[in-house]
Amino acid sequence: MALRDRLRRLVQRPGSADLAPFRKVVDEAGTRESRVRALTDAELTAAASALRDADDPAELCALGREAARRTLGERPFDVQLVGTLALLSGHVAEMATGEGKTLAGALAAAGYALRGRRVHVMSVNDYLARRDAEWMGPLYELLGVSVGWVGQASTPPERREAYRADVTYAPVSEVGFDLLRDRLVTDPAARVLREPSVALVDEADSVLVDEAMVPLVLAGASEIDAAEPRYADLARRLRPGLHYATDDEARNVQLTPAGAREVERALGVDLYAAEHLATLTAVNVALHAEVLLHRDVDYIVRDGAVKLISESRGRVALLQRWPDGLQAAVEAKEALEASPSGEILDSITVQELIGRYPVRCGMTGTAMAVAGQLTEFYSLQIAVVPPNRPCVRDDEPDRLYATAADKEVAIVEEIAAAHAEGRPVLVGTGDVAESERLARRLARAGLDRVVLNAKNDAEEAAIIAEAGAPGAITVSTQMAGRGTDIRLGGSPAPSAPGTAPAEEAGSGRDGVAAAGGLLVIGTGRYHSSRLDDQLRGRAGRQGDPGGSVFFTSLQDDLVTRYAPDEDSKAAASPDGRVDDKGAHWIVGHAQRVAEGVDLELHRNTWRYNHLIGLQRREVLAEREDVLTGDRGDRLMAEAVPERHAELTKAAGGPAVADAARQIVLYQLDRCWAEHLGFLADLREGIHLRSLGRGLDPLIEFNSEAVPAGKSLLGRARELSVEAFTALTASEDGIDLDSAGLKRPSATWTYLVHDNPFGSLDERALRGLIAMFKGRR
Ligand SMILES: Nc1ncnc2c1ncn2[C@@H]1O[C@H](COP(=O)(O)OP(=O)(O)OP(=O)(O)O)[C@@H](O)[C@H]1O
Repeated sequence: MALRDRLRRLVQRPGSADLAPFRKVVDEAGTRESRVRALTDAELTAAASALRDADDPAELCALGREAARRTLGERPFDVQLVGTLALLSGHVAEMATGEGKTLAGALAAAGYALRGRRVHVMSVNDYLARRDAEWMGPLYELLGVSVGWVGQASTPPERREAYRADVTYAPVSEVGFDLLRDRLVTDPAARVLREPSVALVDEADSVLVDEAMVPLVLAGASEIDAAEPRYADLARRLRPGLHYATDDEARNVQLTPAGAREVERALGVDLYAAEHLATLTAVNVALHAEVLLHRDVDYIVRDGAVKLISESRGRVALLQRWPDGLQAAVEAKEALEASPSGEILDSITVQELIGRYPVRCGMTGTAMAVAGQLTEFYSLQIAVVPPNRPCVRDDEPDRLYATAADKEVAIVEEIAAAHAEGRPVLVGTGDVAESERLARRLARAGLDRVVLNAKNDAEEAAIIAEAGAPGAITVSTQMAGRGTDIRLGGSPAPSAPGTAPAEEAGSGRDGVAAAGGLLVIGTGRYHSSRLDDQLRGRAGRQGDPGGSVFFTSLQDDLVTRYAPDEDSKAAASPDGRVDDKGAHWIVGHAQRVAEGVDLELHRNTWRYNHLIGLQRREVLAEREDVLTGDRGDRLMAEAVPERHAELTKAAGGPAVADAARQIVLYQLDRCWAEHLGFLADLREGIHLRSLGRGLDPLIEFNSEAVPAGKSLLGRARELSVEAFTALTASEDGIDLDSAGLKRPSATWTYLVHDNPFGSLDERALRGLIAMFKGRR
């Protein structure tokens, strides 16, 4: 290894990429600027398309910079081009808030497209996908690259069209849902997606790490699947303490040995025998519905139906159902008519979705803190791109209070003081409830404020863009208005399309800058320091003045949950403030434990999903052969040659081949959905069963899931042969109804954000906290 390389390795942070080669290319691009400026638009487009045959990143940078200058009125800074090159090398570019990632990403997407690849720019919501695609549209056009966007409301033809473009902007969840729907088509022409090529992920850390294990689910309404009322009745009869126990946070309920005996007596079964797994699941689900889900807190009953209240959002969640029989159990508890059951047809995690792309890259303001995970789960390196202008934000140390009440008083005082000086304040809260509590306090103090709670992305973007206006007070949960630039003094007047945007907002800016710029206040540390940094990053963009401070208390959820046994004897001053180093250490410690727990949960979920992913791949490979080839027909001809010949004689070869295809596809999809249901039950019950036998739950899970998966294809074939044999044919063709194929009458998609079965995680959580304590 050359000495230079060795030195570089010494100074470079692990997991980070060397920027030197990128800087060289950017310098080279700089020397070409005057030549490129002299090109007409048509010449520029031609020069860009010539890149399709030449690997010339410096030329790409030079042309891209000129195209951005002409179309957007923004000349990309050198550091932005460094970011572009890092993305083109398949890295995650870490660039601070407001450094212009949208533009750096668009140039990279154009670069990939000009190399002949199709790019999906994955954003976190509809609003940002559309905004970025439209904003960058003229830039792409001048470079001769086509662009499209997909949103929740896009129709299948619109989606197909958008994915046909060289570059497609879409929320990551929509791409996942399209993939799931495409997997179930019975006609290849109905697919909307094409082969995955390049994934460029915006907010890479939150998508690839925080949301990596969130399942995207495709469910289908088929039969009405009512929960048996006897389980609901039984659950109602059981007595707390005696028959079941809940944990402190009431997120987990378990039968006690006495409860298990009672259930066994009532039902007359051995609850923990493998063949009664379904009964055990039904009892657990009924108990969960009875004890943990409360009417008017977790759900409401409206028009004879159960409607969920999403805890984090405080509104009735549309089209959302609890998974895995819980919906039916709550309906049984409320003695309501059962709604069509949502059978899970397939699901995919964000991690698996991204893993399908041969080329992955991404950008975010906060990546280094998860460098290890980006390498472990995605083999990604991080390019830490320095800011264009140094950050001068003043990040104050935490202000710690003994009690939550003292903390809240201090927060309101701090906001009032900043406001009195005309300084805008952005307050980041933990959840909607906290935002609303704070808003009430501010109202009592006579302070005008705006509250955002991640309900409407477009509206919130418009509001948060004004968070830098003189004296503005904006209270926001962590997710609200993300991806929106906060300019000091407020947002500039909108400029006509195609012209340069107005410079920094007028008169208000100087006053706000003199008052210290935007002040960001955190009402408590998040469960990861990365989220803290994201909040801080909203102030001090592009070298602006700004400040940030977190208010914490020893009663914060983070502390009571993750460092419950750490006792602080520190004395508080009369206003409740605690300066003791040890007490501050507790808060930091709780956050480190929380980060460790999240990582372990990620790994654990990944381990369970890994096997399912392998099995899915096998089933999908078979499905693809059936869908696009003659595999279905051949299978039937081999299994029941006489029947095959008879049908062919009656209806003709093509009709028989088509019927065979439809039948095998149907049975494969059915068996897969059933297998997923089985795995979900298995996983739910596995902890109890493995605890009883002292086995590792994952090994126990795999030992049952593997053989079940192995028998899946054989079973689908058997069922197909049965259905094929039962077909009736006439001169009019084959009557497929005679094969009993009933595909779901409707499908819908959802994200499982709030897992109502908190049990696994909670149990794991307690174990993990103990483990981390042991390590100290
Ligand atoms: N080269 C440039 N010259 C002038 N302005 C620029 C340049 N690049 C970006 N900007 C402006 O900087 C602002 C921030 O850009 P952008 O929203 O892409 O930042 P970001 O890095 O994505 O921030 P966030 O982390 O909030 O998503 C935008 O208003 C954009 O128009």
